[in-house]
Amino acid sequence: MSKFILSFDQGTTSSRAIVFNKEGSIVSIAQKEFEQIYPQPGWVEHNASEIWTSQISVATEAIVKAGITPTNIAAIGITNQRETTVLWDRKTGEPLYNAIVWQDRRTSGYCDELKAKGMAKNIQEKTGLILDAYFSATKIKWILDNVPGAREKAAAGDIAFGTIDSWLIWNLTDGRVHVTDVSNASRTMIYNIHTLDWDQELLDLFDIPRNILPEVKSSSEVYGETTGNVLAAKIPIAGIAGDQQAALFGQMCTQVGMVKNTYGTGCFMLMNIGDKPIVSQNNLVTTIAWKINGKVQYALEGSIFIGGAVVQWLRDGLGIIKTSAEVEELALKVPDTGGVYLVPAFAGLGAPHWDQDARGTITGITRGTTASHLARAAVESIAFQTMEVLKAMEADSGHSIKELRVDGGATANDMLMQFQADLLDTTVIRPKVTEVTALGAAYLAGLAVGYWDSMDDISGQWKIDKNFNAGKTDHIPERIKGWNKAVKAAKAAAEN
Ligand SMILES: Nc1ncnc2c1ncn2[C@@H]1O[C@H](COP(=O)(O)OP(=O)(O)O)[C@@H](O)[C@H]1O
Ligand SMILES: O=P(O)(O)OC[C@H](O)CO
Repeated sequence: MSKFILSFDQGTTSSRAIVFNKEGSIVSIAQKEFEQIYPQPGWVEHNASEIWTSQISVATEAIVKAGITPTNIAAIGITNQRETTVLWDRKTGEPLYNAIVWQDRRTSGYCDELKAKGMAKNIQEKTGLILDAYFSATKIKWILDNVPGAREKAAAGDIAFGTIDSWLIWNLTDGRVHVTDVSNASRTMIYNIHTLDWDQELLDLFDIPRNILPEVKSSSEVYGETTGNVLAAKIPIAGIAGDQQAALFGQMCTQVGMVKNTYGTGCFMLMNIGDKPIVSQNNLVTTIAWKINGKVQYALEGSIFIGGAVVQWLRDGLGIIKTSAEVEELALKVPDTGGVYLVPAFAGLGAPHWDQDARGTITGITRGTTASHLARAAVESIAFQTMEVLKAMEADSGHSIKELRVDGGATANDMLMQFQADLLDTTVIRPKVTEVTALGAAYLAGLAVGYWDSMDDISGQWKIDKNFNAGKTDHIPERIKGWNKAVKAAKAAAEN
């Protein structure tokens, strides 16, 4: 029987497993949501054990759905929500505390203190990151400082830290393999993206002992094998990448200047910038895209906290639609927003503002404003935020972006895609396979075990579903002015 690649896509709200064939087509998918834990305002946690059990159960389900057995899997690729932090006991394999999720803001006060001490520049130069609670470093420190006995155990060499990729591989290999890849390491704020090593000065700053850290590997190599009692076969685990970097790879953005934007709960835009990191002057982060065959590629990234989630708010908060998909029909009932702008700064603003105090703002409401105008303004807000990141990316990289490859749930919305193309005066390209995150991880794993021979083998598999070409651009400059004014208001919301 022919062989397949199994991809684990461990996301923020669900664990997914996808079986791919040699053509890069989906054979089967299984998905399971898991609990979001909000112990206090601004805190977000996951039960690390539930992440593991949900991931392994969807893997088993996907294999069954594909009508194959684990022995038909040539390799496993892993892609994951990034930055989310797990510390566990090396002896028992038990997590010390819930996983602290990337969205968690509990350490933002500490980050402000470090900023006030002037630490941001040094951290950015070493790690490519903006000093922020988003990244793993301060989450690791928080667990070590707050879980009784954690520091003593760490001193005894009994604690392991990992992002979700490390945690899954530890469990898949029964605690024999403790690794991560460069793309995930580059999101921790303790990894030096120039020397390609954990940075001792930053480890000292955050008081993180080196002995808890995983070994950092490339994104495409055999890290170990599953133990037979996990998936009833010894399968090589051969690809790892953070989910946004995996999507960049799955979108085949392998040349310098190529850009993808993922429109999910949030939006994440990444540009391939080649083999040299650029320090952003425009509040973007520099990250490692992947390391394959000894070669590191870097990316510029802008993260938008609220993307498709603004549509969920229309659904769950306002109740003006029943499903996310209905937003398009509602928005299309009006020709424009009637001067309404909605800035969904529900939890502050991400790139390029990084303003954690900004708050959601709606401007331009009149007696004639309807639910349709609000729906349209909400959809357009996703495109306006994307525009801000794209402009920052053009300024930092010196590349003018002529096409944008897109993926994620909200790309089903043709109105959003067309408005995005008009606003950017750029072609927006939606590929046939939009599961590019899982596909990217599958490619990384398949390349490592010779399932695919080379990049040439896979690059032809990326196919266009639909191109959205820039069209009506006459009112765009004044619309951008209106958006900018609304953003100012959102930022001013926290003043006084
Ligand atoms: N037709 C649509 N128009 C706008 N947003 C949509 C549409 N369909 C889904 N979404 C949004 O896409 C998001 C889900 O996309 P997905 O890629 O599954 O996200 P994630 O991986 O972050 O969970 C949700 O926030 C949802 O509101
Ligand atoms: O799980 P997602 O798709 O929301 O992605 C989360 C990002 O990796 C966070 O940086």
